[in-house]
Amino acid sequence: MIAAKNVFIGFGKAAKTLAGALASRGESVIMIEASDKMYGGTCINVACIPTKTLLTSSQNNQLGNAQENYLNAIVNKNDVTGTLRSSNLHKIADKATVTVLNGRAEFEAPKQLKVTYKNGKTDEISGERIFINTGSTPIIPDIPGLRDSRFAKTSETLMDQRELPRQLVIIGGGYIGLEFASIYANFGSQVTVLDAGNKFMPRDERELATAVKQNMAQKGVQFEANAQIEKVEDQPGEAVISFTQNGNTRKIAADTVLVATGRRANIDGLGLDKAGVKTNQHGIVVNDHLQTNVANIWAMGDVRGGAQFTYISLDDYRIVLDQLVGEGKRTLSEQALVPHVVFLNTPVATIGLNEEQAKAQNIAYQSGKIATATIPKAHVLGNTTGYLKVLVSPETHEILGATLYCVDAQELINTISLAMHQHIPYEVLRDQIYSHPTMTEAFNDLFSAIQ
Ligand SMILES: Cc1cc2nc3c(=O)[nH]c(=O)nc-3n(C[C@H](O)[C@H](O)[C@H](O)COP(=O)(O)OP(=O)(O)OC[C@H]3O[C@@H](n4cnc5c(N)ncnc54)[C@H](O)[C@@H]3O)c2cc1C
Ligand SMILES: NC(=O)c1ccc[n+]([C@@H]2O[C@H](COP(=O)([O-])OP(=O)(O)OC[C@H]3O[C@@H](n4cnc5c(N)ncnc54)[C@H](O)[C@@H]3O)[C@@H](O)[C@H]2O)c1
Repeated sequence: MIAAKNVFIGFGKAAKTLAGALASRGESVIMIEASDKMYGGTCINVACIPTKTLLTSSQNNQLGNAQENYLNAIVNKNDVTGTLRSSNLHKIADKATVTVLNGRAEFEAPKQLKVTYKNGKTDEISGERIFINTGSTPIIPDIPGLRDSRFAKTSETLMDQRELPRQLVIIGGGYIGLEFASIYANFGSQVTVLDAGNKFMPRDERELATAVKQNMAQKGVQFEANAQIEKVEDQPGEAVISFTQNGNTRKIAADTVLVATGRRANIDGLGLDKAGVKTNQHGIVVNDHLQTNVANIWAMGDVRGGAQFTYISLDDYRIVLDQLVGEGKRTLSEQALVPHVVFLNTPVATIGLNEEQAKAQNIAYQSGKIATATIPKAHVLGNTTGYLKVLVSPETHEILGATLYCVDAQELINTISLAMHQHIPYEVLRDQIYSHPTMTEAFNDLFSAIQ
């Protein structure tokens, strides 16, 4: 039996950060991670970091042989993830009170786990507190022929494919679908996105969705809404995907099919029933402090069925740490207002209300909008696509929301988020002295445009 005060299942964002913080206080920690390719978790190994590395390479390498550019990008991506995996492992494993185990954990009782290693050997682990941070896994819809198709990939396996797809069909036009469409179209694949929904970017205002769709179409990405996939049939060298759309039956061939239809909480095989931990259709049930119904067990990150973002998992760590060593005041409610970013050639970053939502909810607002092309730095960066729009309250002058479709939007949105959280009137951002030439200085003009 190996015992520790704190036992973590899964080396995700919340776990590694909380484990580091508790170990720095001298507490004993056992970190159990199922795969030695996943130290540091999903984000750095097979999700955020590799996709953004590939996006950057795909934007930089547009000359020369497409297959060579792609292969170089995959090799570079593997270098980046390998470096981060190693530094993430050492950051935790090198602490005096930490033991990292490379095996799969399952509960045997509320304070007891079994770890099974690759060679079949097992260890019994006991923990005073147990933290579950096992992430999520792709949902593979029940479409005849899809699961067994040798051309079907998930986001993870596609990024390991060393041949550039010629014809890439992406099932699902959400975050992963659109980001991969951008990346692979840049590298030179012919990309078609099939989505079951009736709208492109359903969560966003139509003005934005139309602009993004047009821009992606110019890069050769075709988007098919209302696509009900009927079956996937393997042929020599390609799969044929049959779908119905508005009453018509259509077929499309692809040498690679990416399934990007959402992710579900990773709870299978955890033995949660043996610990008495409750789950629902989203994942592990937690209270506002991320505690499960069993007092010594917490769940953090994707596995607890909330929004699936690395920064949410990181904030989960803050909530639990505050409960363990702080005042216990931090709760899930602070995660209600967060930025969302879709990393496309021109990124889309939003926070709070958009104009359509303000109108639909009868919320009084004033808005300001400028075209990206009016920003000198956008010209310097060679990307003048898009627009920036903000909504403010006529009463409090606080910012109600922002839609930024411009180069570096993923950075700009954090300043707006800060202003919203700190209840800073928009005039402060309007009149701030910003460094030049930068994208941030566009806030001078954007907030001056409020009317
Ligand atoms: C392609 C893609 C791109 C993404 N891009 C972004 C982005 O740009 N920005 C963003 O904020 N979010 C992004 N996300 C979402 C983000 O990756 C996840 O929300 C985040 O990684 C979830 O982290 P986590 O802390 O829940 O756990 P994870 O990081 O998923 O860690 C879970 C760990 O648990 C391990 N594990 C599972 N079961 C067991 C077990 N029984 N025993 C031991 N170990 C186990 C797994 O191997 C894994 O290492 C992206 C996701 C994908 C798929
Ligand atoms: N930039 C980021 O922050 C980022 C990037 C990638 C992923 N993520 C996270 O990962 C999660 C998973 O991403 P995702 O893109 O898989 O999920 P998603 O929920 O964003 O999108 C899934 C899409 O698949 C469609 N769909 C579902 N079933 C279908 C079917 N049978 N046929 C056709 N279309 C179907 C849905 O209509 C939806 O548009 C995201 O929700 C997000 O939280 C975040």
